Amino acid sequence: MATDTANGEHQTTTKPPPLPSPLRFSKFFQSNMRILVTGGAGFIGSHLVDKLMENEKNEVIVADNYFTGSKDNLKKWIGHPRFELIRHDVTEPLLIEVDQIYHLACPASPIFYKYNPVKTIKTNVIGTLNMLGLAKRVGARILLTSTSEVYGDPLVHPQPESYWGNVNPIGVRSCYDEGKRVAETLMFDYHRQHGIEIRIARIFNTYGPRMNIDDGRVVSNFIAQAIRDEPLTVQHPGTQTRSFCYVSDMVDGLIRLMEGENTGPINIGNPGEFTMLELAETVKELINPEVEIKMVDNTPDDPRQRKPDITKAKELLGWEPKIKLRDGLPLMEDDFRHRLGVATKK
Ligand SMILES: NC(=O)c1ccc[n+]([C@@H]2O[C@H](COP(=O)([O-])OP(=O)(O)OC[C@H]3O[C@@H](n4cnc5c(N)ncnc54)[C@H](O)[C@@H]3O)[C@@H](O)[C@H]2O)c1
Ligand SMILES: O=c1ccn([C@@H]2O[C@H](COP(=O)(O)OP(=O)(O)O[C@H]3OC[C@@H](O)[C@H](O)[C@H]3O)[C@@H](O)[C@H]2O)c(=O)[nH]1
Repeated sequence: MATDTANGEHQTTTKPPPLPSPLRFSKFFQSNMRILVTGGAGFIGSHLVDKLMENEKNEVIVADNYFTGSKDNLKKWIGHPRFELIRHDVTEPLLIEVDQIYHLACPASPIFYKYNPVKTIKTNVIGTLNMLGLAKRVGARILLTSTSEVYGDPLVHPQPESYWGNVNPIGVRSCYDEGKRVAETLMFDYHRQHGIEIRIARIFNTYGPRMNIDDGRVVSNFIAQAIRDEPLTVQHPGTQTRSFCYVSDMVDGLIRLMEGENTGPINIGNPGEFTMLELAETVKELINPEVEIKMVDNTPDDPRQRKPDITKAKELLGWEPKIKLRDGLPLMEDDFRHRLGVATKK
């Protein structure tokens, strides 16, 4: 509610959230929690769905346009009475009745988000507006999967949530990083203006089984290259760093954030930091010691360093990652060999 005070200052007060569905408070009918996962056919989304489906009190609805995701990732749930899959593009409104929304829909790999940048920014802006509109109408809690890319090419290291970032507004990555920044703004504006219950996770690089093989991200590229005996393509200069979180740790963090009392933004990532050359050496050692490492050109605006400060996640969510990179990488190998049709070397 906006009010003008005697000294002319404009103040904004937070409204109470819209009432959740009457089903939540029904006396006799023990209703399930109805959870929408947008982008649920993708890499992180499908692992999140697996975890949510373990709880028999959850009904899970996935809305996905299959741009980078696949029905294959959800095949074990298709036909299950507590599961529903909708082909839907979040840039269009969605009218359904739900209690929680995990809003993941957005291409995440740089080659995919740069492929159609106008569509990427529409997905981030119009898609998030549509999901906030849905949350407002039905009184649902909504969690946005934002990204470490909101810090741009960070000048503060490691990155705490209080850092505002160093982002190029007109670069080739802007459709994604500026798009996610606007999505965060929309989340907070709906929270302040309409009382919507929001949660924002700033996800750092995540890896694991089911990553799209042709996704172009560094971990999936290196694992696929090592299995195919192709050179590992380290993009110049190779000293740039990233921090890699295994997907089960990520899903655990997202659920804790949704169930907890803090809006965020909260960094969710693994603080172990590696240069891309170190990552290539590790994949070589663990998957294929004979493979070559080859330096190739990089793309514009590649962040030079990235590592999450996870103090807030530890204190507010009681969360920290459990799986180290050296333990997580081999967990992807079987899935990649199976999908690539390449058996383990004898
Ligand atoms: N994986 C990471 O390292 C990482 C890091 C930071 C943030 N994130 C965020 O997490 C979320 C999931 O990432 P991911 O790695 O699983 O990526 P992904 O590409 O595997 O999954 C994204 C899913 O969204 C769907 N999608 C894309 N545009 C859509 C649209 N307009 N309407 C409906 N569905 C649409 C895709 O088909 C896909 O199933 C994204 O929001 C991403 O920005 C991921
Ligand atoms: O084959 C490759 C691919 C990538 N790289 C390098 O590996 C690093 C990581 O690149 P990726 O494409 O995996 O991912 P980025 O860290 O650039 O972006 C990611 O950040 C967080 C998320 O929001 C997204 O999942 C994605 O945008 C970059 O420095 C890139 O230059 C290689 O050295 N070789």
